[in-house]
Amino acid sequence: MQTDALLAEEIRQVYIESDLLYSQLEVEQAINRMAAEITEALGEQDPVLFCVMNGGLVITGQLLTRLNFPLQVSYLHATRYRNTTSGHELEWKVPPMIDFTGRPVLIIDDILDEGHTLAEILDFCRAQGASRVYSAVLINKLHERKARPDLQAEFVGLEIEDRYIFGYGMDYKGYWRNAPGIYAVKGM
Ligand SMILES: O=P(O)(O)OC[C@H]1O[C@H](OP(=O)(O)OP(=O)(O)O)[C@H](O)[C@@H]1O
Ligand SMILES: Nc1nc2[nH]cnc2c(=O)[nH]1
Repeated sequence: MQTDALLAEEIRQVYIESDLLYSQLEVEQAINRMAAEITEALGEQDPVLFCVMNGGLVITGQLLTRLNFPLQVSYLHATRYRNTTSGHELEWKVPPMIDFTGRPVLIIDDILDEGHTLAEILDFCRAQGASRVYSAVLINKLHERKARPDLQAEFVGLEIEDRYIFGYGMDYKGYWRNAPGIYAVKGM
C-alpha cells in the first residue's frame, strides 16, 4: 500500500514526465467538429444523451453547450478500470434513470479503448427499447484488441496510438481528469 505522500509525489511526477499528444486547442477543435456532426444527425430527433461517469464528465459538458437543439441528458455509471491502468469486468454502479423507450439514445464517453465498456452499454440500451443507439467518444485508441472487430463510435473526436493517456476526463490512478489536454504516461 502506497502512503499518501508517495502517491502525491508519483501523481505530480507523472504529469511532469508525460507527453502532450493533443493540446487544449486541438481538443476543442475536435469537439467543435463532433458537435456539428451530432447536430446534423440528431438535431431533429429528440434524443436522450447519457454521460458515462466518471470519464465522460468533461466531454459531455463540453459537447452540451455546443448542441443547440432539444434533448434530454442524464448519466449512467459503469467502470472497468476502477482507477487502475488495466481493465477488468464491467461493474454497473448506476443504470440509466431516464426512460428512453422508442427514442434515440446517444452514449457519451471519454475513450473507446478495447470497447468492452461501450459494447455492453450499447447492448443494454438496445435491450431496453431505444429506437436507435449512437455513441460519441472523444478518443479512439488504435490497436487490434477491440472487443468486437466492427465496434466503432459514430462520433469520434481524435485518435491516439496505443498508450495509456489522461486528461479531459481520463484519469491516472484517479487523478488528472482535469488536465487540459491529452497526455500519455511516460513508458506506458
Ligand atoms: O474501451 P474500454 O477498454 O472498455 O475502456 C474504456 C472505459 O474505461 C474508462 O472508464 P473506467 O472504467 O476507467 O472508469 P472511469 O470512467 O471512472 O475512469 C473510460 O472512461 C471508458 O468508460
Ligand atoms: N485514463 C484512461 N482510461 C482508460 N480506459 C481505457 N483506456 C484508458 C486510457 O488510456 N486512459
